[in-house]
Amino acid sequence: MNKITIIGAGRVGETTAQILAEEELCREIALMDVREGIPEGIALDILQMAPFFEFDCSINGSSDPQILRDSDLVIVTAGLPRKPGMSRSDVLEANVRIIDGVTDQIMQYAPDAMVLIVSNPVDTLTYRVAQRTGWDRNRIFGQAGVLDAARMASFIAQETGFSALDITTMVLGGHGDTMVPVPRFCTINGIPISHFISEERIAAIMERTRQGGAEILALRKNSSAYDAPGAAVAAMVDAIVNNRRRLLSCVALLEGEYGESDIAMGVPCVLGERGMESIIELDLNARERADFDRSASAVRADIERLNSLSLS
Ligand SMILES: NC(=O)C1=CN([C@@H]2O[C@H](COP(=O)(O)OP(=O)(O)OC[C@H]3O[C@@H](n4cnc5c(N)ncnc54)[C@H](O)[C@@H]3O)[C@@H](O)[C@H]2O)C=CC1
Ligand SMILES: O=C([O-])CC(=O)C(=O)O
Repeated sequence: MNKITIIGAGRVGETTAQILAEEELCREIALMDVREGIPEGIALDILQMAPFFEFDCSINGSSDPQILRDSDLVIVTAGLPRKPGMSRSDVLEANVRIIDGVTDQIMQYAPDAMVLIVSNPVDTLTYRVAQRTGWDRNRIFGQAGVLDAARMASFIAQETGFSALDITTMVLGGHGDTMVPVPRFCTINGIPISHFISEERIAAIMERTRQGGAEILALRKNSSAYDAPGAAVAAMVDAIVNNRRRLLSCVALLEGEYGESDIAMGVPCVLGERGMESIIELDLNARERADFDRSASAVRADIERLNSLSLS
């Protein structure tokens, strides 16, 4: 991939840019932010890491949306993070206004790009970008489940003492309190986690996963998480850039899959050079299905709130 632009040079945007550079996932990284000077400063700072990490891609920053030109992929991290005590949905109204403006800039300057949404509430904003652009759904997707699955994997690693490298996890649904960790699809080197962890402890890990973002927010106080989120975004970029066709939980626009349409939420997807290439439909059992439906209802409530706002 030649050029990736990150819109929103805040904490998540900066961390993502750093990892993309360190891993040399493209030849050109651009950072865009409304705060003048900040994207330029961050770009310079990261560039000066090059001798240590041995990368030679270019990194530039600007407040001018023209920096979007020729982007193959645009990552959207612009918008307010929630504060302690808030849900991600509480920043919907503020962030949809930001995302609408950003979407228009992408359509104007990078009409052929793929778009990866990170800003919260990520399911509803991914839906909004898909609606506003009208682009094919393979080009518009969001990050949630990769991070939530990594959180769950790290909790399982702590619980069992096994390496996180051997742990595979799956988290579906909306990126909120109703997200759906699916222990039936969680294994340690192919062995179901129920072989190692009691039902009661699995339930506790599922709940800690659902509250994973809030736990960090409560501890960091002035900031929500950004280190693991940046790494999660970079893992998705790596899958696309290297056409790995990885099976990852991504926020995707549903067109009948899982019995849902006119909604975006976390489902297992194939991620490759064409972006969100396909959705894998799993046979959920009754309990998983009920949890998935409950999560869909929560996302739908946000979409309804979005539709009731007077937006241009
Ligand atoms: N999907 C996920 O898993 C995660 C999502 N997030 C979300 O990502 C977003 C960013 O979080 P942070 O980086 O911590 O926030 P931050 O406040 O550090 O950064 C946000 C940046 O967006 C910029 N911005 C605002 N309006 C803009 C516009 N119109 N154009 C360009 N830039 C604009 C701000 O100036 C700021 O630099 C939040 O909505 C947060 O909730 C954060 C972590 C994980
Ligand atoms: O908790 C938040 O608001 C940020 C986020 O989405 C996460 O870290 O999962």
